[in-house]
Amino acid sequence: MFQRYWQYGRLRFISLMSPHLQIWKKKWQMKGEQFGGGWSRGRGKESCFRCGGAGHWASQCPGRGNRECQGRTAQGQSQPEEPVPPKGPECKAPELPSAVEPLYGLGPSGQVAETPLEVFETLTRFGYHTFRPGQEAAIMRILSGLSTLVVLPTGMGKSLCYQLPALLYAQRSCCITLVVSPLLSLMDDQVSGLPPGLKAVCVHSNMTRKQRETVMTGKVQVLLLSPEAVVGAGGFSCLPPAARLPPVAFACIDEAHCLSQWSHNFRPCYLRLCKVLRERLGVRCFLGLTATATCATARDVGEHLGIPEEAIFGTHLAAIPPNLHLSVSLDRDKDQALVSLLQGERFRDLSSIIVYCNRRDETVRVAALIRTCLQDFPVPFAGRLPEAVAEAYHAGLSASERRRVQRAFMQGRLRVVVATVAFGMGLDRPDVRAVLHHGLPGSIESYVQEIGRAGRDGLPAHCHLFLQPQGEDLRELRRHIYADTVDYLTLKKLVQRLFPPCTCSKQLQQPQVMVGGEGVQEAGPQEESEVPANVLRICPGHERAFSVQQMVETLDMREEAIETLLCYLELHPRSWLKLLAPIFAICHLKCYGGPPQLQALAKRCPAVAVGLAQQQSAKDKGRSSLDFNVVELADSMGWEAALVRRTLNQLQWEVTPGKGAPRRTGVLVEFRDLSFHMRSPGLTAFEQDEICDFLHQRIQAREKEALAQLRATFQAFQRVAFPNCGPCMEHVDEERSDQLKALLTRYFEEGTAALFEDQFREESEQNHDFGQARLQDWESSICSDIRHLLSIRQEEKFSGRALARIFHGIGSPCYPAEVYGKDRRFWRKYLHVSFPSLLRLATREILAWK
Ligand SMILES: Nc1ncnc2c1ncn2[C@@H]1O[C@H](COP(=O)(O)OP(=O)(O)OP(=O)(O)O)[C@@H](O)[C@H]1O
Repeated sequence: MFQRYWQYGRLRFISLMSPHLQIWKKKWQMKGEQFGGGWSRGRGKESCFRCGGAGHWASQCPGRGNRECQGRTAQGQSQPEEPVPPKGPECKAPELPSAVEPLYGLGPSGQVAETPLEVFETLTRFGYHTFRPGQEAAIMRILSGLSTLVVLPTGMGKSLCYQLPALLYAQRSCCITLVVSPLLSLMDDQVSGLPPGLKAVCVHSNMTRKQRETVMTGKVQVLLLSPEAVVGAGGFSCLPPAARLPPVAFACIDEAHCLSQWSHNFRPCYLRLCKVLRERLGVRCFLGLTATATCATARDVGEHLGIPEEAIFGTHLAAIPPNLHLSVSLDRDKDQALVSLLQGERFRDLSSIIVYCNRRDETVRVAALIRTCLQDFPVPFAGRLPEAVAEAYHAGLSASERRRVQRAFMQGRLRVVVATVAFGMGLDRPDVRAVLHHGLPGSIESYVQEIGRAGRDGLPAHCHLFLQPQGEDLRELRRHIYADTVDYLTLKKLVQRLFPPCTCSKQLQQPQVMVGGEGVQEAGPQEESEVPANVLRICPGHERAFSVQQMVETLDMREEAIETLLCYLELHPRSWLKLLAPIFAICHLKCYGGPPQLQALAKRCPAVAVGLAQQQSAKDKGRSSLDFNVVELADSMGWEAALVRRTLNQLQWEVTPGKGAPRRTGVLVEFRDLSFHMRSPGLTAFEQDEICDFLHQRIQAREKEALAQLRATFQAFQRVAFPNCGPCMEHVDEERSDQLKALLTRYFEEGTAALFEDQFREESEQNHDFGQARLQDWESSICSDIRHLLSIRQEEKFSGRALARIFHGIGSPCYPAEVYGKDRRFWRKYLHVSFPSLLRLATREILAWK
């Protein structure tokens, strides 16, 4: 396909070449060095297609390692070629800033030095007399250039672990410390809470370029960034180029558990964070900070940071503070139980309460319920009655509404916030007196983090969790797990787009397969059966861009879910692709001078010529505008997309020597359509299947693990639960509270498997779909509803998964909750039937329907 495009484009292009073009070629030969590549090289008949030199063919070009050369190997080469040596083209990495040497050397056996006096002096300068547990060891490791992970409970002084080394490094040489933080509010807190002598700025994507440049001009020791700003997600990289930054002493990753646990489909940029920091900024030393990590999570994060287990410091949040009193009850009517509990002696007089719910609409309903039932029992705060009893808070509210609710709660004007998990991260109110869970939390980590928002002042605080005895909560939470799983067919569609076969294969004698220009891989036994032993795949990778919107619609997957899969492929040992910064890939070129202007442009600008040539409708001589994918076009020409974009942009201006400022040419060039941007090789169908299998297995494993963990969480709470909330209304049972605390502690130390394995295995064998109805009882009704839905929505091409999602009330980009949720005949109707069963039935019915 590409070959055909290229040949067609090339023919058209040659036919459009004119004397002007010859002049243009000469000019570009001169500019070649400045712009890097393009047509700057001589292309005599016997010259190398890549470097223009004589005496060798492109395949033996000594400059094959050069980036500009790579695109040309891709396709459409009309020159005859010799077999290619097995060594692949190497990407010339951008120059990294020089590394910052550690402040202190290591001892002969690699041990960290004794803490020197200047460290203690700096501690005193910061206003502290002694180190808290874990601080000194972590600080000394960072000052010795060793990556470290610190796991300490909230409020134990993790920030000092980056603040003190940042200051000492900056005092010795001109360098900077990067702090990556997940929330803007957390960054602001960090900046305002810095000790004397340390200056920091935040750089985030909400800032204009000018603001970013302004803050960068001030001399600072610490730069705070969001992970998206580092990785360049959403098309806006805020990270200044390495050349414009001072060398990085070390990178601190706050809330480092995000690297492991939350990254899947939540913030995929966390998956790539360390890689980007290493590759783009040459970071060698990492400091991870977290308050929420089991031993297993800590080990996993450690792997991302490249640190051994012995470099993990602190306690693993094993201890739930003694001032928290915990209880759990099994209640059929959770609403009634909640109201009774709030009216009981234990909670009646508490002035600041957070109630966590699993669904947004539930927060609104429960807030209304509390308002109605508790309006006659106002509780004063600081001698004043609160203005409001209860308000809802969730991510679906406007930012100003969320701010209003949070501020009212912080100032004591609101007694109860009924919220989803969106509330609380970075919440800085020490006197929250109670945290209630109106349903099973998503994980034990979430539970511990959420109850940890109560009683930070050390005074007694109460936490209660309502469970539904039949595991109805499990259904709700399982929905979130199924929301992000993907069919094999969808994966195949994705993989086919990412790695379309290309023409870069060469017949050679070596039994090696090289993919993506990332290195040479020995062909495995499977590959040998499919790819002849003497075939060398010499595809250096093609630059590609896929519209985010289009991908989301075609695959019916959220953008984050697609991005996560792309990250998996990049991080695979075989580096299947290399992600590049997102790009606006569709070029809209409009000539206000009409068709003659466009034709004239085509004669002097090869990108426009090829763009015209590649479009059938270009035959239409009357056109004055052109839309094309600039990355695709650049790849077909063997150019870098950045160069083509620059060339196109320049068409808008003309500079006449001696005539002052540049003038507009009447050409408008706009770039639209935010796109995933990457370099990926062309692969055979067999290799594509291999990738599909890898992704599918990974997704399946994740789904299985998430389901097992959910089930284990339910069982853990069930074990310490009272049969109803009655015994928890007047006072807390300290024995059960301690039992639950011990359970949580064991979980953080030993992980899910060690804690629940035997009982879990036994019970799951007996009752696989706990909390779900038997399929047989509902099968005929489900089938009839599926057929009904298919008949009234004949225009839709439903997949089995899409139908199962509708019956479980899971929205997706093509079947959004806002539209499908309105039809109560189907939406969430079979939440009580297991998702895999619904999926099977729906697929069967769709096939029968067709
Ligand atoms: N060595 C120390 N001696 C005394 N106080 C300290 C010491 N280190 C930190 N602190 C104080 O402990 C408090 C909490 O510190 P910090 O905010 O760094 O905690 P944290 O662990 O980062 O908490 P969070 O998880 O909420 O971000 C601060 O008021 C800080 O001044």
